[in-house]
Order: sequence, then C-alpha cells, then structure tokens
Amino acid sequence: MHIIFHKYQGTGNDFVIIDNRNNTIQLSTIQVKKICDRRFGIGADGLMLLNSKEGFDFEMIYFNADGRESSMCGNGGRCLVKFAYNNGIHKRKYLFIAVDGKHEASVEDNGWVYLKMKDVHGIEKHYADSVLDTGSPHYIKPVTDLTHFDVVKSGKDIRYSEEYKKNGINVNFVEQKDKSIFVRTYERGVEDETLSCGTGVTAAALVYAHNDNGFNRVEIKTLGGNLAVEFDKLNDDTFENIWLCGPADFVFKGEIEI
Ligand SMILES: N[C@@H](CCC[C@H](N)C(=O)O)C(=O)O
Repeated sequence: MHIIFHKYQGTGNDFVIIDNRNNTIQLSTIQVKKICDRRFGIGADGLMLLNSKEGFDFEMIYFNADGRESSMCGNGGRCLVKFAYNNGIHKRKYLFIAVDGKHEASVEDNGWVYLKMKDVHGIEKHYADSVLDTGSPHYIKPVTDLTHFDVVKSGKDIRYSEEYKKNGINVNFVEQKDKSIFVRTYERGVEDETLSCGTGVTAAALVYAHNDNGFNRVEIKTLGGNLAVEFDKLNDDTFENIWLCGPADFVFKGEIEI
C-alpha cells in the first residue's frame, strides 16, 4: 500500500503525519515502527493519524516510534494543528479530540501553536523529584550541569526501575536558570532522549511554577528550541488553563510503500 505522508517537527520532536480524514487507514505496530525507523523508514519520534470526528475539527491518534499507540503527545498535538492549518482545515482556533480528552488550540501570527493541555490535579513527591500526569506520565528530576548530564543512562535507570518498568514513564531532567528552565527528556516508547517533549516540559514548568506574585508563565529551553507554558495555579498541585506554546513546522512530504 502507498501512503502519502507529511513530516513535521516541534522543537526537534519529529513526527510523521498521515491525513486519514476518510478514516480508512489502519496501521499495525510493525508498520508504524518501520515508518518511524531512521534507517528503514522515514524516521520520527512518533506517528499521528488525523482522523475525522463528528463535533470536532479532527481526532488525533498518536503512536510512539516503537509502534504502539500511546498517551498524549504535546509537541505532536501542536504539529497536528499546524498540519490541519496548512492542509484545508484553515482556522485560527481549533477544537480536537485526543486520547486524554478535548483540546483547544490556536495558531498565532508568529506561527507558534498554543495547545491547551488537560488540567493537573496532583503532584506526587519522591524526595526532591516529582511525578505528575499532563496527558502522559512524567518523572521530574532536578539536576545541575544538565548540558553534560547522561540523560539516556539516568533516564533508563528510572524508566526501567521496579516501580515504572511495567507501564513506563517519561523522565525529565531539569536545571533552573533564573526564571526559565532547561529540560532534557528520556521518552518512553522512543526509549531514547528526544530533542524536546511537550507534555514533559509542561510537567517540568508546573513543578517549577513559582507564581507567588501572580507569575503564571515559564519559559523553557530544550535541545531543539524554546517553548513556554502558561497556567493558572490554584494551589501547590492543582493547575488549570494550562497552555503549551511553541513553534511547529512542516519539514517535507512524500510517499512510502508499507
Ligand atoms: N513527545 C511527546 C510525548 C509522547 C508520548 C510519550 N512518549 C509517552 O508514551 O508517554 C510530547 O511532546 O508530549
């Protein structure tokens, strides 16, 4: 079967997108894994189908590079909105449905995509570390000298620890720099470090939310570029109106035989 695909990236987190508005394409785990393979396929951290859905602009179906359908992908959601904007669903504001529920989104004049994330009720503390769900599960660990930190080794140690090895977890290492944070992420389902993770930087921003003076925006640096997270902090572990903001860009399109 020949499939037309588009490749997008959001701060270096890269995705294959397939327009499935007629809801006819179904992919197996093996097919998705091969498409995402950087030697035998197109190469990507994940793959998304854009499906039609009554009452919404579209439905987002997300697969990790290991071929398995997974939980929410923040950068993927932003890329899918930009794909919709560029490919016939041209709007300023969107409402779409994903595995974790409804999402609002908008495309700004500077090309950035703002994506509303699900509310967060609860941050679990593990000494200095934190665990929370922003659509996907995230472990947040503060470190120093993140530039030279072994993200893959330490990320694997946590992701494959007794507590998390069955369901997996994404592991984010965070260094605070004044009012901004630098985040590097080991991603479940890619089983490697990615250049950026949207639900991961959202989780890190909420943990670092120092909004005692009404401050409600955290600037984030990743290896793939800059993002921002805006939110309303109701108390130490309850956040609403969470928006993940950043660039999302078309890279190339083509055809693949699967
Ligand atoms: N890159 C994503 C997260 C994708 C899902 C994750 N790998 C998981 O399985 O939990 C993002 O930008 O949020």
